[in-house]
Amino acid sequence: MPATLTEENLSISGLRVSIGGSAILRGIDLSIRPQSVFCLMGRNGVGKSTTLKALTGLYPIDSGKFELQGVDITRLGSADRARAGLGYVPQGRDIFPLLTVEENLFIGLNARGWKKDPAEIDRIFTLFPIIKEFLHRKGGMLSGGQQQQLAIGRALLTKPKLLILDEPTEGIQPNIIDQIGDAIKMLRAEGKMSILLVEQYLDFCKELGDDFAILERGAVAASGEMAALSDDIVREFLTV
Ligand SMILES: Nc1ncnc2c1ncn2[C@@H]1O[C@H](COP(=O)(O)OP(=O)(O)OP(=O)(O)O)[C@@H](O)[C@H]1O
Repeated sequence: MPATLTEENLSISGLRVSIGGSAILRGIDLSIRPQSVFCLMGRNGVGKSTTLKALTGLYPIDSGKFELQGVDITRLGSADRARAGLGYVPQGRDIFPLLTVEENLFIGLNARGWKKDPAEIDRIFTLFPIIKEFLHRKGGMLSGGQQQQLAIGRALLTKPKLLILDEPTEGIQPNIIDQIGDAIKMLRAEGKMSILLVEQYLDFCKELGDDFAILERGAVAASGEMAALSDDIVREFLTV
């Protein structure tokens, strides 16, 4: 299907998801601008990860529509959504502990029969030098932060139009959080993709995000440009 001209990288409209008969997402609308970093925020259990899993095709939806750069991807399976341009780094990162860093890095490409692009691989080594340095170590030997970098590198190799990160800073030491933040800034500056960041670390969102939406009980409670994220909104919807 040809892409239509659109001002959006991603649009989610009217997303409803139920799990075990309970309504978890109750009609979510989100719009992500091209070449932007969008932060999806909210307290524990409000539906952030469920939104990402519905978007990537891992959870079935009751209703709603996903458009990636004007192309309707709602009816595609997970693998075809990845092919269409969704690069997903799940919470917990899903690194295979007994495979080497190199095997982990290329597993997605190999499984899909996609070619390796040497320029892209070099770019990932530049973004995250630790991947190159530890290429022949087992994935399970890396620290949590290093695994996060590897998982982001793996997603980038698929050249996504939208890179989706679920809590990349969770349980990670500050210096690696800084490196991941720098990588996100560099990716945005390159202008090839937008980034959808689910994150509870407020300062990280404020520093990197162009726009935000806050979920509360499966619905969007507040949204706008990051500059408009006021202390009142933070107190009402984010402070625990
Ligand atoms: N597979 C599942 N089975 C049962 N309940 C689920 C499942 N996935 C999500 N839920 C429920 O849906 C709600 C939203 O969960 P979700 O993981 O999307 O929240 P979240 O905002 O990402 O929070 P967290 O920051 O804790 O990950 C929660 O009440 C959760 O218990």
